[in-house]
Amino acid sequence: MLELLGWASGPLVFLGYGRAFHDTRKIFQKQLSRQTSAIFQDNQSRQAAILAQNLLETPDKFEDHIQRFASAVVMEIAYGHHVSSPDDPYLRIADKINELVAGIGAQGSNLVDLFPFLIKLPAWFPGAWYIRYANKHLPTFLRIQRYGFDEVRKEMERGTAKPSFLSLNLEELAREGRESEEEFRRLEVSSFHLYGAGGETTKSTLHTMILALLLNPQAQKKAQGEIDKVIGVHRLPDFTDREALPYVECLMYETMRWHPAVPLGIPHRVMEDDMYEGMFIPKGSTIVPNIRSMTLDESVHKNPETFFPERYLPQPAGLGEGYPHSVFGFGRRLCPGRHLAVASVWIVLVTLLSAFDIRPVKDANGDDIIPPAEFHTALSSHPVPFKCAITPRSELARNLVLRSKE
Ligand code: HEM
Repeated sequence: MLELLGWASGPLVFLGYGRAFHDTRKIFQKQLSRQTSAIFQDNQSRQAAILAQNLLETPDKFEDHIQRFASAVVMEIAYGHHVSSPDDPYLRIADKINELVAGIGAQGSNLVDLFPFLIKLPAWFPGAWYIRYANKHLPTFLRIQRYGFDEVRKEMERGTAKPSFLSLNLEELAREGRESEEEFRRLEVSSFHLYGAGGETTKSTLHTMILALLLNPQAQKKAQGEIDKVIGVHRLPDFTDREALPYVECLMYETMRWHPAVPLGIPHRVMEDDMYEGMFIPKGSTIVPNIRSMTLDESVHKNPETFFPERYLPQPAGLGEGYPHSVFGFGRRLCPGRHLAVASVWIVLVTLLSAFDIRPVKDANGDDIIPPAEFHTALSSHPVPFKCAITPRSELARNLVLRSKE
């Protein structure tokens, strides 16, 4: 289905093995390595501060605020564009992409995903709604994909471009004398793809994290206690505090394990005939990795349905289990944005915990409304919308959030 929307031969995630895959993957690995992605931490901290201020003003709209955070972080990394207002053109682009991708439903849920020959049907054919959908939206997709690329090139000519995934790569092409239409197209698509791959997944993880904090008040209190003890209550945490907060780290990974953002991963294609546990898997088969089942594997995680951040602490304080790395995929296709993603999720978690309490809202009788842990799954998985009360932990915390804008 995504192929019909023009995503067959560009975004890394859909490229089969070959030169284009290797060249494109190299760009991602280089710009998003653990070391390089650290240069984006200022952006992540600034956007987390804006998120906290938005939560003070309109806590009920927390879902919009985390969406804005996820979009703004990735757009700044991709294009060096600082999102400063709610009607920013890059945010509108992000919303449009989400709308178009959501319109095609869960991966594999369209007939054309299961029977690719259906791609050849004429648009008028009964049931071929997906061709009509693609014909209608392809020009918009291509136009918005081009927008950021053109803007950054203009800024580079004027000398006003900020360092970004795109500008750094364009500079490298020029330096190495490798500029060509093919390389420009690769960068246009790859920068745009950063949003496709990193926006919704980050938002989904943050949304699940707020639900997990709401449903697990003891874990929330324990993490707040750790922050208060290590950092005190007179400043908000920053990235330099990360190593000193082991329980917060466990809480973050437990959220990802409890309900992974991409529960069925991305399908892989088998390159050679293979045997696995007595089963023959022919070359060319499509394999759907069941990440959710891996994170709930009893042989790896004790009582896997229980939300228990301590499981990752060394024994005897915890269970000494490993972090659930499968949430970022496998082998050569392992998510190249994982360092960036974890940093985004961490800074939001630690900001929320230090400045806010997340509690249930009350019904007419004054009783807590505890939402069910239910999820919608399309390409990524999101909690079914729920309500919660997000309030500053103290007057001091409110002032710290207000001051963090300065
Ligand atoms: C919490 C957030 C995220 C989660 C849970 C996540 C998860 C995943 C998963 C499961 C895959 C499939 C790996 C496989 O096929 O084995 C993937 C691929 C990918 N991710 Fe992420 N991701 C996240 C954030 C990001 C971010 C922030 C970026 C970039 C800015 C990014 C860029 C990519 C790319 C480019 C691929 C395709 C890699 C390839 O096919 O070679 N992701 N991600």
